[in-house]
Amino acid sequence: MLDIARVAQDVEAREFAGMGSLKLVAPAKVNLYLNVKGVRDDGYHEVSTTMHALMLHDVLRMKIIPGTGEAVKLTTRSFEGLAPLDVDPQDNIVVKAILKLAEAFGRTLGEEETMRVHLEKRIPVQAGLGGGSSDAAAALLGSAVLWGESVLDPRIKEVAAQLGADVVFFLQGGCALYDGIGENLVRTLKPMNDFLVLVKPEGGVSTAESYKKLDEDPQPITTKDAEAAESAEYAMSVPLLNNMAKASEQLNPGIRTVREWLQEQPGVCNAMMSGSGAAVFAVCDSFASAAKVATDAQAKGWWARTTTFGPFKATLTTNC
Ligand SMILES: C[C@@](CO)(OP(=O)(O)O)[C@H](O)COP(=O)(O)OP(=O)(O)OC[C@H]1O[C@@H](n2ccc(N)nc2=O)[C@H](O)[C@@H]1O
Ligand SMILES: Nc1ncnc2c1ncn2[C@@H]1O[C@H](COP(=O)(O)OP(=O)(O)O)[C@@H](O)[C@H]1O
Repeated sequence: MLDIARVAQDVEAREFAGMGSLKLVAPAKVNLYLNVKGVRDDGYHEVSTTMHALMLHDVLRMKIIPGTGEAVKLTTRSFEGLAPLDVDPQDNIVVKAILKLAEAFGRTLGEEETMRVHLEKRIPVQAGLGGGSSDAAAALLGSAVLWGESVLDPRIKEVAAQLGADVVFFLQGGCALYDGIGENLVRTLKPMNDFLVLVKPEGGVSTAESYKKLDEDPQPITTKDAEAAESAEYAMSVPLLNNMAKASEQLNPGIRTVREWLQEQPGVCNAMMSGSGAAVFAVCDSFASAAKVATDAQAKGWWARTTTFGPFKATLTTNC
């Protein structure tokens, strides 16, 4: 079975060999600080949040092929113990991103040209790690490059903000404080490079459901704590706070089990759920501690990975 998967993967990768193909990386994130406030008229919530990019990443391969009638032809493959992505191509945020940017740039896809994309998933879904949002940011950059546009074109950021609250962050990356619905950059912080472990219990959490649950029982963060988080200049000085944690733990009790287990493990400095969950991250004192915690978490049947914080963002790595 594994051999079959490897051969299939080679076939997909071979399709992108040679001139005119791009390889992009789409990093995951965690929220060091997430303060959800009131609801706006459009149903979105005002937030104040500090996000930090991680080394863990998805990979996108992109190229333009002669028109097949389809605007975008997307294939996906999941790696490292992740289930296949259960999202129809037309609902995949990568396809939505390309269609929206094509519209903004006045390009017609399908007849003369089709955007061919292969997405390799390593970031789990419904984890609060921003995988879909990061894939969308990478797809915007890749499309712009393939269409001969500048990656600094302001329409890219405008489209990013229309696709989802977190997409803009992945164009900036590193560590940064956002407000609005999460799309408005307040300022950047100096990133850290510590080791962490990501652990996800069985099942996920729908972001929309978690916001709804939080409305039933709001968990205000004190002004003092908010000020401490929002005035930090270094990622390492941001206090870990997330007022969605209770709502998400009610929706998926496995999150609490994972968090409490992580908090007891040797070498773990601090552990907290990321975003709306269901992944919990544990900042560790060394690579050895992080690796041991990840191995022990996997032995308990949870998805777990060791990774590092870093100055990463959605990035074009090679013209392959
Ligand atoms: C909670 C956070 C924290 O970073 O991340 P995740 O846990 O999803 O990674 C974000 O606010 C998620 O951002 P993102 O995942 O881009 O959300 P979107 O696709 O824009 O919205 C999904 C749904 O979440 C709700 N939503 C999202 C953002 C926001 N500020 N208020 C909301 O109420 C809305 O119900 C919306 O329909
Ligand atoms: N490229 C994609 N990768 C992951 N999820 C996607 C993608 N495109 C659409 N989705 C849908 O978007 C939802 C949210 O994306 P996800 O990566 O799970 O973000 P988060 O865990 O940060 O909330 C997924 O549950 C899935 O249904």
